[in-house]
Amino acid sequence: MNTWKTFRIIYDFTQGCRGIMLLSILCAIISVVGGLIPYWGIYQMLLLFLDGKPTIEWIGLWFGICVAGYVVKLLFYGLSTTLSHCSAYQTLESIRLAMTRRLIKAPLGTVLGSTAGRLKNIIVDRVETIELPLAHLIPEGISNLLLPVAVFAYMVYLDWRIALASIVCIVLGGIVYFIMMKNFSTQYDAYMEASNHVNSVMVEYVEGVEVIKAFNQSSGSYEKFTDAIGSFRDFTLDWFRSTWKLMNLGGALLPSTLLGILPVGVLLYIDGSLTPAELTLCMILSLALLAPVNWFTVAVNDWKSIEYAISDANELLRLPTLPDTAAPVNLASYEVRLSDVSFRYNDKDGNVLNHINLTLASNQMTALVGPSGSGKSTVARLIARFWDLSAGKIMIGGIDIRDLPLNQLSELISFVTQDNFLFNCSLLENIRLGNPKATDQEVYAAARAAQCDEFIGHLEKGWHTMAGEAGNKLSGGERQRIAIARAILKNAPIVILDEATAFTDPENENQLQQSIAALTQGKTLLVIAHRLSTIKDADQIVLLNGGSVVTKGTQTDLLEHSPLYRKMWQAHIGAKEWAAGDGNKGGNIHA
Ligand SMILES: Nc1ncnc2c1ncn2[C@@H]1O[C@H](COP(=O)(O)OP(=O)(O)OP(=O)(O)O)[C@@H](O)[C@H]1O
Repeated sequence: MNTWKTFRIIYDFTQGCRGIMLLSILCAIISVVGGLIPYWGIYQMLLLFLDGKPTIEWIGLWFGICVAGYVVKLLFYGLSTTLSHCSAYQTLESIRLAMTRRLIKAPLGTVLGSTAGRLKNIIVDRVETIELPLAHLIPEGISNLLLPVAVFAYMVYLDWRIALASIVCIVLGGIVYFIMMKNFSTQYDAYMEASNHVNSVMVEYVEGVEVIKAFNQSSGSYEKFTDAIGSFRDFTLDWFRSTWKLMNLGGALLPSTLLGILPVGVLLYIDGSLTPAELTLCMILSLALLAPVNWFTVAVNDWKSIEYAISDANELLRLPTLPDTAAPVNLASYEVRLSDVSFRYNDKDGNVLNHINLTLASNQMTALVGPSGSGKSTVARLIARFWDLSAGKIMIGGIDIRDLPLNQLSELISFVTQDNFLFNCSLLENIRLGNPKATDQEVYAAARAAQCDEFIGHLEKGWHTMAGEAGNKLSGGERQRIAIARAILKNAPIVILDEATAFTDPENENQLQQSIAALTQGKTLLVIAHRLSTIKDADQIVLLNGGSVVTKGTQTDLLEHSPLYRKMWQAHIGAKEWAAGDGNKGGNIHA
């Protein structure tokens, strides 16, 4: 991303607080003018001494003017940075809110496709780096640019030759830095890549620490971690070594303004072009150039990291969104119909669903079964419109789900999966998420129906236990029952259970089945389960394979007509008996 585009995007972000920013810039300019006054005052005092008329009154007056100028500089600098920080944080807030709004409107699949670490990095850390240009680079940059320009203009007014002499070393230092930075963009890209690699290895190491310990891989993984850090160190050192000579030369030349001013100034003084007071003033002013010039050398580096931040933020803010519609629709029924549905996640991998035709009748249970990767979860996600279809349509009560407002669709469907995320609030509030308007009594009733009350009662702080605190104490089955309680409270007419009982152990199975029965009564129910015994009584079982419907019917129909289903059922029964330690490996096909 080039500098102009970055500026343009930052400018767009500042909408809403441009007035404050302008005021901040104005204060920065007044601060620069105030900062020049002491130099002017010192010059006047010098004149008084050189003219031999340094009275206490005049010295006092000019000293007072110097102090006043300095106070104006400090005061307006403070005001400028206060205002720029206010506008910067206001802008960051609006960027972050825009990002979260965008995430909600983007296809859920796109959001789930990004790692939480990356999203957090962009929304929290990267956006924070935009604070630097907004709160510092713009107001300070303006004052740091104006001060040298004003000083240079004044020196030109005194004598153009002394003005040029004052910037000789700055120009030479600038040329050296320019040569040093000719590959800066490429090297900075490589630096960011190396830094991202270290980050991802670090995150992987921390997130996978349980597996690493369990499989005694600590030395191997640690090696990968130390290798990444080692190569990052080598990269940064190589980069430093390739630049340090020029960096030091530039760093030595840049602040040596006196090297230019002294010889030229003395010559101009000798030929009578400059008075001693003017020469002294030029030397003092040339020292005033140093801080801004140094500031610019640091700002170049900062600007590069800002370009990255803006580019990432911009990418997130431009995520494609699902087309939405505003007007809620009256539905005749909650029957879900998939009509000739095909879908691909991406062009590279091709279709994962092909021409699916399927009806989930109101008040009935439909089960989706099939080998791993056959497309079961994809069908479920498409009904909830996590993605839009590649072809065909999905209707609820005869209405295409793309014609339903996203809010209405979300109210129509309860989606329970095996990944039951608990927010870091109390268990009571976690269940209430299903219906934020529910009273405590309604939450307790849903939790009782989902068989949660018993285990919650055993926790020290009961309902008010924070999910984070309870996290390690809750089993997979208990977390699932909390998710089911949430869905019971939501009371949506369509319920999708995607491997919602996957974590159940035999002791919990009965309780979980009871909670599911409470959730699904009278609903349009779609169940995906590998454990076929849990769906054997479904009104309709749909067998998927390779993204296509192989057959549909009841368990009896499928056992009779489908060799694939028979094989899956036998494997399931065999596994159950094996788990139960039953010696009869043959099993009863109608168990
Ligand atoms: N986010 C994704 N991006 C790209 N491909 C995906 C994505 N999610 C799933 N797939 C692919 O789509 C196909 C169907 O996956 P899906 O999860 O729907 O199968 P499934 O039948 O539910 O599998 P399982 O029983 O193992 O959960 C698989 O080949 C899978 O690799």
